[in-house]
Amino acid sequence: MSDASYRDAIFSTPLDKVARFSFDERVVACFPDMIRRSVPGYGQILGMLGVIAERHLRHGAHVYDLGCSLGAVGLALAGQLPRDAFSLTGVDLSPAMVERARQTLEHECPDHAIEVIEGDIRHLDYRPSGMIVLNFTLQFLAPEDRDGVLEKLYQALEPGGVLILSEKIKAGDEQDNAWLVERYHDFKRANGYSDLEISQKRNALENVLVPDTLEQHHQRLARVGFARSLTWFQYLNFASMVAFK
Ligand SMILES: C[S@@+](CC[C@H](N)C(=O)[O-])C[C@H]1O[C@@H](n2cnc3c(N)ncnc32)[C@H](O)[C@@H]1O
Ligand SMILES: O=C(O)C(=O)C[C@]1(C(=O)O)C=C[C@@H](O)C=C1
Repeated sequence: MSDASYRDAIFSTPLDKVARFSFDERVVACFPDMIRRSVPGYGQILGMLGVIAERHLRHGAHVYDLGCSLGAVGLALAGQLPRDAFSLTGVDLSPAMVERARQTLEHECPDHAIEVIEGDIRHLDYRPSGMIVLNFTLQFLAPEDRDGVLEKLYQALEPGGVLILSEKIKAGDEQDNAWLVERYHDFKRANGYSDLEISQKRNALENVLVPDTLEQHHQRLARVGFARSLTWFQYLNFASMVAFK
């Protein structure tokens, strides 16, 4: 992303009371740095979206990027696919994210048909689409809301359409999960985060980001109608799945 982004230092000083994590202006200002240093494989996942779209997206079809933040999915697709290959709607609940995403996309890919709307993906009227991307977004919805959203997305997808679901996950086995979480914290340390930053962010995300297991995800995808889903990427406790209608 070409826009100015600050280094993430949000949790670097001791806080009396760690507030719940939210996608406010402070997070927006450092988000590209935060997500690249916090999500293992983030860049690789984005890089594959265009490859998957080239294989599965009908020419000219519509794409949704749900929980688009600063529009990274739209940027990645626009960087790999010609202007007339797709139109895209990015949706985000955070006004600060939406404002910055619009600026960035207008500046970076003015010729692509990409719009960004402020909205809640739980209550949107979806139009027929060839591809729907949830890149680290479903994890922020209350668990009881997840089936309902995915049902709507299944209905919105055209036959042959694909859903991409990237998530922070937990392992079903407690010991395996502990190992993944410990190595994830090592990953963060290697990317310059201190123990204080790691533990304060962990507290801020408690009950805000609630991970499911891969099994829970695939069961949910099957429950809402997807005939086939598979995990195409995993790096520590972060994974990306694809589901086919
Ligand atoms: C981790 S970020 C997504 C990162 C982004 N997809 C990317 O690839 O760079 C999660 C985003 O989901 C948004 N979000 C959370 N709940 C939402 C909801 N119910 N409706 C729309 N957006 C939501 C947040 O505002 C945040 O920007
Ligand atoms: O930092 C963490 O612990 C994370 O889980 C990373 C994570 C995410 O997975 O969405 C959490 C919040 C920010 O949106 C960026 C990345």
